[in-house]
Amino acid sequence: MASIITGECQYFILILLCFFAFICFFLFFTKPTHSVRLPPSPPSLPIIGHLHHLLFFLLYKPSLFFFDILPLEFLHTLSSKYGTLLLFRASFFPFLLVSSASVAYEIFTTHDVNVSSRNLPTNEGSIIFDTSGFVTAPYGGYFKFMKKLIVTKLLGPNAQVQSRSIREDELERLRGILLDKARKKESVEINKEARKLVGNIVARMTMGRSFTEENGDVESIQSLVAKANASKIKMALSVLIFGQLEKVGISWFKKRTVIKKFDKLIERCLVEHKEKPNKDQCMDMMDVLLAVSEDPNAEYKITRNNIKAFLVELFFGGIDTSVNSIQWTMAEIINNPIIADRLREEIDSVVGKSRLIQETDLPNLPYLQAVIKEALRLHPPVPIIPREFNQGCTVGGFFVPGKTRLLVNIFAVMRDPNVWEDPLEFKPERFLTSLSPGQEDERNKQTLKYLPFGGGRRGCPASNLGYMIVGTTIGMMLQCFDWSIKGEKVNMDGCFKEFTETMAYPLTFTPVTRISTIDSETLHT
Ligand code: HEM
Repeated sequence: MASIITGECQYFILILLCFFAFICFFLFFTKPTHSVRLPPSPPSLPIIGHLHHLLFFLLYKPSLFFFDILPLEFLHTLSSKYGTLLLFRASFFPFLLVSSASVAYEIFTTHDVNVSSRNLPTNEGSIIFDTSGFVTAPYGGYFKFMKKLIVTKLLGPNAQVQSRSIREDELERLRGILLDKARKKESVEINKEARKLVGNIVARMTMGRSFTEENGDVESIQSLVAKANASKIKMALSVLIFGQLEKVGISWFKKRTVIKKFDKLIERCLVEHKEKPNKDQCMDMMDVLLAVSEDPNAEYKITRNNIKAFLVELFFGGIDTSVNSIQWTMAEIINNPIIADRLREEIDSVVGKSRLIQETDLPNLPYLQAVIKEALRLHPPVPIIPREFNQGCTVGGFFVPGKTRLLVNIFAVMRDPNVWEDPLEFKPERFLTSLSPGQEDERNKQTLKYLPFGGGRRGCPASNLGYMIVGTTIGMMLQCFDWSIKGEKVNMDGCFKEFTETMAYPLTFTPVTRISTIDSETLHT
């Protein structure tokens, strides 16, 4: 008998015994800390924690496709049953789910630094979910250096003025496409056209290239972004599950062709940028990043992988979010003809009909701004913000242990009936009330209950750019077109796809030309 139990078997039995000993220890000998008051928690089971709630939810709603709708519906069910501040556990990982505006306010004011890391799964050596990424970087030297670079140079005031002509070109290109569709009486799926617009803007601002069909290389960026987008959730899961295998030398994730192609393409752009003459003229983000990486006096030495990961993150972070905002805002406007009329009146009186709306008009169009803000309140493209508590602290009167993952449900926060009047109604007027200079506290509170771009140090660094892209696109579509849709109203059902909240039934309409005589000579004068 003894000869049957080989050396390998003995090891296996030993590992099993250790595992069971650990579980027994965990179950019977670790005592909950009674001295601290933990946040409310639904009933849990040993080892799996609260995962059975997820299973029951799926049993009740088997028709819902797991990742398309699950996170918001599931989190909403949890918080309406057990409370807006909730501690739950998925296996050994504790999570704090926040769905109330007052607690979100407390977190982003009192505990901002403490929650300024995300601790997302990462994967060394891949350009997506890479350990050298900015979005995944912990709050530390690299993050602080890059944030400063983004705010001052990459997306700073000068860079925004310099890149304005790119956004104007692309807006004009979209106007041309819509005019052509109007002439042919063809319908437009607005998210597809908006994706080309925003994709081109981001590609030209970052790498000096667009997605135009003449250029084979660039076309491949577009298809790669689309493919990578379509499998973002699978990739995140791959990192969580297969990332562990990579640590013991089994490579799976790196082999995915879409990532390899992305990497190759960005590498080629980097080489071209390095070799191009007149580097100081018309610098795009890649030029700035390369210059910083070669600067011996730079406060932080950024690597080639840092650059690649950051650029990929801008594609992922910038395109879907802006496209979804454009789509939701248009849907709300089409469903509210009185709002559409008021918007047109404002645009006609401020911009007129002889030139196209431009970014510098936006500050003079308060109603347009209010409509976009209201659409972002009801339909934040990133409905859940993931962070982590670095250290234990008190939130809402309860103790939250260090290393607890934080999920701020900004979708729920921006519909919280305790702070928003008629929270489910589309009322842009709520953003038109101006506060007098003495009301700083009130202003801060209002800012922190309105979180479509997240909050605190880790909030979206491109919120201005986002507002400009969405503002001018919506403005152009109102200024130059009417729209006809099939049926009376747009179906406003949403679904969760590729980490963003999008329309379950993509918005399709036929544009009807309102102003076609804008002369290209006087377009932006
Ligand atoms: C309407 C458009 C947009 C919306 C609603 C939006 C929303 C968000 C949100 C909610 C976050 C997470 C913030 C947090 O954790 O508190 C975020 C982060 C980020 N966004 Fe945006 N975003 C938009 C456009 C853009 C654009 C155009 C870019 C760049 C091209 C961009 C780049 C980023 C980056 C790099 C981060 C990570 C910041 C960090 O980890 O510190 N976003 N965005």
